[in-house]
Amino acid sequence: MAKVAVVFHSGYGHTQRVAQFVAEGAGADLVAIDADGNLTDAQWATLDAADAVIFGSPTYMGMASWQFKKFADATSKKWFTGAWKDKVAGGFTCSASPSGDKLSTIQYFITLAMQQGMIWVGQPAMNDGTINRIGSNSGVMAQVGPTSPAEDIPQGDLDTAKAYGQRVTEVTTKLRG
Ligand SMILES: Cc1cc2nc3c(=O)[nH]c(=O)nc-3n(C[C@H](O)[C@H](O)[C@H](O)COP(=O)(O)O)c2cc1C
Repeated sequence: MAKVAVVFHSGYGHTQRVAQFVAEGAGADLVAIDADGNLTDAQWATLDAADAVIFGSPTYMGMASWQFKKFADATSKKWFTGAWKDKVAGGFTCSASPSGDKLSTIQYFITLAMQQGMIWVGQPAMNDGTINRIGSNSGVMAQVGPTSPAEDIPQGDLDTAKAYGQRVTEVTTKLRG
């Protein structure tokens, strides 16, 4: 069975809810970056042991949160040794506006994955108005208004997240042979 981890930051719980659905679909461990942008040694060990790592962050000012970026900078230690080379990678983000520049966040995840020599999995589900309603094929995008609680994230966005997690695990299992 492929080992998958979802590493994410969430300031106010919205991205955390999306992360929970990605993890459920993937059968993944959830690894939460704390409010200072840090992981414990045990959390790093979970990522090191994973065959696939899925990145998640809210979009803040058109980019991943600074806490996620601090985590990303800390992965430079993995880059030095090639420790994450050939792991499968994926990503998701949540923001308040319909666009909100979420693509910048996903594209940053892709760049991070490429720097680490990882293998990116896109989001192939068609936009049917509910599933993949935002129409992102680069990764999962969820959206809910700025004053809405995480419980108001549309079910279609959460179903998209769950299906994406499942796909990452399926692709990882195929690659592992
Ligand atoms: C500092 C800050 C910057 C934000 N920038 C954006 C943005 O660029 N685009 C957008 O659509 N929403 C933006 N938002 C709204 C958040 O992306 C949105 O509320 C998201 O669901 C928060 O996720 P979280 O609860 O996991 O932190 C911003 C919110 C904060 C606090």
